[in-house]
Amino acid sequence: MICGVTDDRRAVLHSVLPINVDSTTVGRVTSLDTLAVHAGRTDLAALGVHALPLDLSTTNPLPSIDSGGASYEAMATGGHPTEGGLVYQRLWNPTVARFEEALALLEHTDAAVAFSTGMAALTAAVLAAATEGDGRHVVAVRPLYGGSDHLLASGMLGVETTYCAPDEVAGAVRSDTCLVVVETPANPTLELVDITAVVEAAGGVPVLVDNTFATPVLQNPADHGATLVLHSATKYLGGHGDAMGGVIACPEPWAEALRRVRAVTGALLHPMGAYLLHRGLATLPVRVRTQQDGAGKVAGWLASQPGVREVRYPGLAECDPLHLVGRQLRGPGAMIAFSLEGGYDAACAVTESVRLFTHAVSLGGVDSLIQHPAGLTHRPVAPEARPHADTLRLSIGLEDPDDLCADLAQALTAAR
Ligand code: MET
Repeated sequence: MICGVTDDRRAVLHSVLPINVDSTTVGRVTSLDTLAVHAGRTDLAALGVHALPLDLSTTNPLPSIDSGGASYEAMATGGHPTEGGLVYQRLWNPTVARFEEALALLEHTDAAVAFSTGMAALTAAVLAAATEGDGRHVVAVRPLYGGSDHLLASGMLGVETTYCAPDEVAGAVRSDTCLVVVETPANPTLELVDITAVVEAAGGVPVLVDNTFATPVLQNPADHGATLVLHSATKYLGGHGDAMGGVIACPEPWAEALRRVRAVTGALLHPMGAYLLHRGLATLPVRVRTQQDGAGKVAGWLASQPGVREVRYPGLAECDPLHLVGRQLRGPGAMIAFSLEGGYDAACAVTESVRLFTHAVSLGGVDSLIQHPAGLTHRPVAPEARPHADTLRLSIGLEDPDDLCADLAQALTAAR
């Protein structure tokens, strides 16, 4: 079983900023806003460059057969390159490694491992848990993103999955359980799960938290005991809808296991994607907070609209019965779900009538999106766990919230 944090996190944090800090002022370098701008960039001045270097090499010169082979072996078994060089992009890429270093700092973990998509990252986590441990059983707390739910239900990865509610985790865990999977806030209906309680209920089984909706700006699951922190980096981390990727922040022993899976299965994040995602981190705190401000206004406005049956947004008291906003989640975020009295027909009319919102799946970008979870993102989920057909999901972007409300107002009118 993989366990524990080997590196001293404080030492890692010390190395991130080009300013002198002593052990008593380490808090200064954990400032999220500063880290978001500087993490993974500390050697740029020494390199004589200002922007992130983008290394597109698919192969690399080898100093000798022996040293190249030794480095290959080190990387294929989950380690770092040695003096034999980087060998081949599937094993290591410096642009990807920079992004991983930055994300680990933002998520308060030793390391991070990046993949071509969020689904590739989840696949690697399940494979690592199943092959490094001694069990083939996963406990998954619903709701999850539809693709995650589908993957775990498919049996494709050789694991059996038990789905449950957050308060059923202790009863669902078995002696052969290798992983507990949770998403909070949950896609698409924004349920909040108490991470500390799930970790306790898991009784030593590693817990993976999908932090895509919250981002490290609003939530650091590792601080609440999660072992693996998953992101679909395609969403808020990149923030502009033009780069696809996934990443898992975790302790170094898990990073080794994940790199082993990645080296063998080949789902490396492309360096161009890593460059764009890393560039996106610099503006992540500003984007998330501004989008969150807009979402708060849109959610409050929506709740009073005729034809709207229910609004789900963590900032509304009824959506946060455990009072996790402020305790676990530093803010309610910028995702909203709402249901319509007119059901599926009204949902169709709204999605076809919006002008400023784009009717599209995905989320977390600078522009606002609307989509129908039951028909799209959660289509592969078993019918009993699928979101209701009267529900729509909004990803609030950086537009003026008054303009977004005006767009929704005309779409809601068209739907009546
Ligand atoms: N994870 C994305 C979303 O929730 C993916 C889309 S479904 C193909 O919108």
